[in-house]
Amino acid sequence: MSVLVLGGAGYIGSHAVYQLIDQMSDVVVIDNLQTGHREAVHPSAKFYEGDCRDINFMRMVFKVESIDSVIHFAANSLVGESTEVPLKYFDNNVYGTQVLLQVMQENELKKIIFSSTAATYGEVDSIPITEDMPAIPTSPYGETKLAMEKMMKWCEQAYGIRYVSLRYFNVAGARESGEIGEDHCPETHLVPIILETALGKRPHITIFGNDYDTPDGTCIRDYIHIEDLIHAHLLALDYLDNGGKSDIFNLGSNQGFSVKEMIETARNVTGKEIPVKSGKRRAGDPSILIASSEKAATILNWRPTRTSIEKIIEDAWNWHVNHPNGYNSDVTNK
Ligand SMILES: NC(=O)c1ccc[n+]([C@@H]2O[C@H](COP(=O)([O-])OP(=O)(O)OC[C@H]3O[C@@H](n4cnc5c(N)ncnc54)[C@H](O)[C@@H]3O)[C@@H](O)[C@H]2O)c1
Ligand SMILES: O=c1ccn([C@@H]2O[C@H](COP(=O)(O)OP(=O)(O)O[C@H]3O[C@H](CO)[C@H](O)[C@H](O)[C@H]3O)[C@@H](O)[C@H]2O)c(=O)[nH]1
Repeated sequence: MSVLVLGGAGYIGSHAVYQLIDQMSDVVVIDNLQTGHREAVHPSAKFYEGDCRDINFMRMVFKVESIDSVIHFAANSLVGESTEVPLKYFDNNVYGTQVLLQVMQENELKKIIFSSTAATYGEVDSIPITEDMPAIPTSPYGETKLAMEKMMKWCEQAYGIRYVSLRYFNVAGARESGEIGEDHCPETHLVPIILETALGKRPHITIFGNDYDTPDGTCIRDYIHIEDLIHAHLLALDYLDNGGKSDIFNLGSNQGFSVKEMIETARNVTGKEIPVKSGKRRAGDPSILIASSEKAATILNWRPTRTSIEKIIEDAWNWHVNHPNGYNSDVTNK
């Protein structure tokens, strides 16, 4: 029996595929490569290029493969873009999940792990954020993720499909052994942008706002190492295999770092200057997001172990130095 990794050519999905194969699972990847990279897919995984909104394609894969459980990463996930083209987000994220659940129901598949986000919470009144706080998204992106969680809740009631929804905070870093890393186009995430500046690919990094109500005026986020994040998915699969009930868990490291602290740490790790400019606030950015991951610790027995920000930046830097043009320069993988 195989695990289906939907979106397994993307940043987070590709790291899940590597860890699943490390633990000897059979893996089937579906990805339409809209933001993913064929080169990021582990050579031992079975790869189908296609769109999860295409129900005939999905039915074909489910017919050919013996799929036991699904990890669902496929989505559009840029907060800013989602405010400009919300229907693109509802179409790909919500409709894509609807088709997936339809095909799961037709094939009597009962287990799904789902990529959710801290963006489901919106502005919060207190830190750290716990799962029982109100979820009032401030972007269409967050709204689609909340809608997908609700869709799964009703599908559990009607069809018995159990789910674990993992609300990620800020995911960063790269596989420790260096084969894969983060390569988005266009890149919007802080850590790769800092490191592209260190490599000289960008003249400077712009800090989006230095007048927030934080100690140094820049936004504070909770960064979680990709390897720790993926480990939670494996534990969540075990949890469902052992009869665990559907639930929602935050995944973060329970500590916050400001944009300035991230840049300073990257200067130390890389030994590069990393020029900085001050810019305006970016629309939709909350000042502070820090997770409580106590629930994942208690129920899934998940505890992140790579919690130093140096370690996260070191592993990301290792990949960037060896792949200065992302997957495009990766001749060894082609
Ligand atoms: N990166 C983060 O910090 C972060 C934080 C919270 C949640 N998430 C969620 O984690 C998931 C993965 O994020 P990522 O950073 O790896 O993004 P990504 O864009 O690198 O990966 C998404 C993958 O899904 C594929 N895909 C998208 N739509 C598809 C479709 N209709 N059919 C088939 N394949 C499709 C893309 O080609 C890509 O390979 C997303 O659901 C995202 O919302 C990410
Ligand atoms: O060039 C840049 C890029 C980012 N930032 C700042 O760095 C922080 C982190 O920004 P990212 O874009 O890396 O991450 P976000 O916090 O905006 O969002 C990420 O984490 C969220 C959950 O916390 C969502 O899940 C979302 O999908 C995911 O991209 C923010 O304060 C942002 O304003 C800059 O100052 N300059």
